[in-house]
Amino acid sequence: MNVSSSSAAPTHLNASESALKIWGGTPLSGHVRVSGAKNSALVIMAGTLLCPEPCRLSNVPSLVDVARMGQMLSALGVRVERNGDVLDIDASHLHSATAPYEVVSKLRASFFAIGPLLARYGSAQIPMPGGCAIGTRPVDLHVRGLQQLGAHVRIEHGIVYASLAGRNCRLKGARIYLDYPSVGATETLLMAATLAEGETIIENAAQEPEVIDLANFCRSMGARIRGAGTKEIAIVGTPRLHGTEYAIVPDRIEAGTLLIAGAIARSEISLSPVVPEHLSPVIAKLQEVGPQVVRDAEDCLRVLPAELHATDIETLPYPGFPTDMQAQFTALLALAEGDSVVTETVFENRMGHVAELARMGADMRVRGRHALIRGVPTLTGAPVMATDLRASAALVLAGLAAKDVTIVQGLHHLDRGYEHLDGKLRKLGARMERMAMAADEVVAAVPAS
Ligand SMILES: CC(=O)N[C@H]1[C@@H](OP(=O)(O)OP(=O)(O)OC[C@H]2O[C@@H](n3ccc(=O)[nH]c3=O)[C@H](O)[C@@H]2O)O[C@H](CO)[C@@H](O)[C@@H]1O
Ligand SMILES: C=C(OP(=O)(O)O)C(=O)O
Repeated sequence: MNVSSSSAAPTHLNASESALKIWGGTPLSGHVRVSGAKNSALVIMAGTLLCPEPCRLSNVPSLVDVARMGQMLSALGVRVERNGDVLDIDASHLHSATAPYEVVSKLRASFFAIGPLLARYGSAQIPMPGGCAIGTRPVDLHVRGLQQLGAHVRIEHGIVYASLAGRNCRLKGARIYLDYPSVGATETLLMAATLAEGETIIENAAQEPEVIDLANFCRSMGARIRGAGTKEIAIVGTPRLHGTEYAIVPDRIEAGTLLIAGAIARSEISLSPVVPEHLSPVIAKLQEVGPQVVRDAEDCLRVLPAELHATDIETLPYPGFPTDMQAQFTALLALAEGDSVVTETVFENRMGHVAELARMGADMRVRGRHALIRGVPTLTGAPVMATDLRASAALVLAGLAAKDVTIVQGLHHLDRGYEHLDGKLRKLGARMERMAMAADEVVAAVPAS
């Protein structure tokens, strides 16, 4: 059994830097590089558990979440080594199929290890990832799907125990209909099915680009998968997969966040690499609000400055408008002339940024699943608290446009999922710096430039 410590931790993060001070109103310009997709990297890291040979992943973003996933793999006995944006992962030997609670409780994606662990080793014990700031996020669809593939699954004392009937048993292919096109459940079942006996069909599957990326990664290890990116995915199981080298797709959510940075700062900026098709719903809505998005090259987008006008958005599974862009878009609509309605249908509690944006002078309130917004001409800087990952990005975006100083607290959310967002925005001309804040300073008003 082989264990080695993970060196996947991001290098730019400093635990003492707990708040971001932003001097708003500075125009942005120039070009910015988009990192690899967090949600692809995390699930593909889990996917390496399927493989008894070393895998090399490139374009892996440097994020707290990626470091945590590395810690979880290390705790199972996997060797994880980071060199720049490359992760070398060797899951040839495991000494445990039990994921540690300390990591799983902080990282939703670590639960996705259940499928590959079960398929390759015949058992997995993973703590329930639990609820979080954006909703209850149960795992019933993962569990039911694994049961349909022949696994015994029970939940006891907050731990999901999954196992196969006999020592040399494999999962058995099945036709699985998902009540909801859950991204995580689709990914769990897709991974599990790659090593099952026979064919698995996942109906009403999630169509997100990260599901396609995972399927491409599995295919590069020899898996037989058709239909990823459509509502029906077919997987023909194989007894063994082989090692591979794979590059993570660009992060469409980071790219969308940067497009909104340009739009909210009424500036022209360009970004690459991106897969423009992955951003279709975001670009369509942005253009409806005003700023036009030009394709400079196959993988490069430029956003042009424009007046902002109200619009309505509703989050939906892909190819609908992504819930992971809702908070950032809400920040933009705070400054769009007229009345907008933002409807969140994917998660039941993803409006934490609304009250914080209101502190900055936004005229918006939450009514059930909706944020009702009346655009204001200006926001004013204020101390604000991030409630979750995308809320933190929304507050940084609002700070770019606000008069005077905004102090965004709760940066651990931001660092979970954005590779050095503040550094990238600074490179575009934004004025912001990290500052240490003692507990008793949190939410103290500091509105002076
Ligand atoms: C690490 C990762 O990839 N995270 C993404 C993934 O999360 P995640 O995979 O958790 O999101 P899901 O698509 O599974 O969740 C969507 C909805 O389905 C519900 N649900 C899900 C599973 C289940 O077993 N039962 C159930 O009821 C959830 O509570 C939620 O209301 O997709 C979300 C939707 O695009 C994104 O916002 C997250 O950024
Ligand atoms: C909700 C998100 O991530 P996670 O599923 O890891 O919580 C997100 O990326 O916006």
